[in-house]
Amino acid sequence: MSGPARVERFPDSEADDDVVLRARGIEKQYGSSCGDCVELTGDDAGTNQCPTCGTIVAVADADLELHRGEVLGIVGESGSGKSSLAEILALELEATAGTVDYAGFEGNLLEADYQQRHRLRHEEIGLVHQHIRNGLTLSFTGGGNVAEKLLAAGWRHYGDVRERLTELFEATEVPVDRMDDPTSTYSGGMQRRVQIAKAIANGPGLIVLDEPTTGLDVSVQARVLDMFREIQREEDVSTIVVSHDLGVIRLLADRTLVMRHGRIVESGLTDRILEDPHHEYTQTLINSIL
Ligand SMILES: Nc1ncnc2c1ncn2[C@@H]1O[C@H](COP(=O)(O)OP(=O)(O)OP(=O)(O)O)[C@@H](O)[C@H]1O
Repeated sequence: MSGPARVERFPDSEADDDVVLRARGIEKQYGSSCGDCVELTGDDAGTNQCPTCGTIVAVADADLELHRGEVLGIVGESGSGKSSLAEILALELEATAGTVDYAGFEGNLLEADYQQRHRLRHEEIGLVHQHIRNGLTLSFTGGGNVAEKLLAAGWRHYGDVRERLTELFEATEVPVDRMDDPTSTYSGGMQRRVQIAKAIANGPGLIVLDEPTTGLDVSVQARVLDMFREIQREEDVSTIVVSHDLGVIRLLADRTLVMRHGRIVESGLTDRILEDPHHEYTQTLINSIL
């Protein structure tokens, strides 16, 4: 198999070169902003909407670190800012403020220019969208959807592309003999697997999974999560997983951030958070599933 050469992801060997991504002060506002919006919103204020000007502060003051091979969970109720934060880190959404250091990238990742973003999104960062329609073109074949990503990263030889597609379909347990069928004819679970195949196609350093079980039956959910966990371990890829479902977080995440009203209100090892939640909101969240 001959794909394009991989970029060296860890050129430095400093003490904390285990950190793949370090984000500081990530902020996303929707609205005209009166200048006081961050101060007037958040956990203490009990809202993410500025009472003065109505601006939504989807995320503010968000700091996080992601280590090599680690799975970081982001959990919280609907509207708490999980997807906004994850999409910013996956370069799908522009932040209002913040810096992201990413191993192997010079400068603030959030200030990457168009070409850099294009390369990063195709080769370095794999996003599995919450809504399948945002991640796949359903009229294309399953193979076509994944091949798009390979072609964008410079794969040209037809035989190599087919070989890589076969590998990816096998890894994600999508029947290889359905590769040339339109993705619209796949089951929900298969579509999610094709999205995962697409996300891992070019051996990314970072995968962002946004609500990976949305729209799937419980039995299918478990199989997709198991499959992902196996791939994640094998590839040792750093992963951010967003879910409102603590069951998903418990299964996948080594460490977890809890979000509420656009702020990270608690963070720590997932086991610690589940067994000994410090924040009142986390306690409520955990009690609700017990
Ligand atoms: N395009 C937009 N315009 C205005 N407000 C938006 C926009 N997108 C998101 N928001 C708001 O930003 C806040 C955070 O939304 P976000 O989707 O990040 O939350 P979430 O925790 O992922 O929610 P869910 O679990 O429902 O997907 C919400 O109040 C949402 O209404």
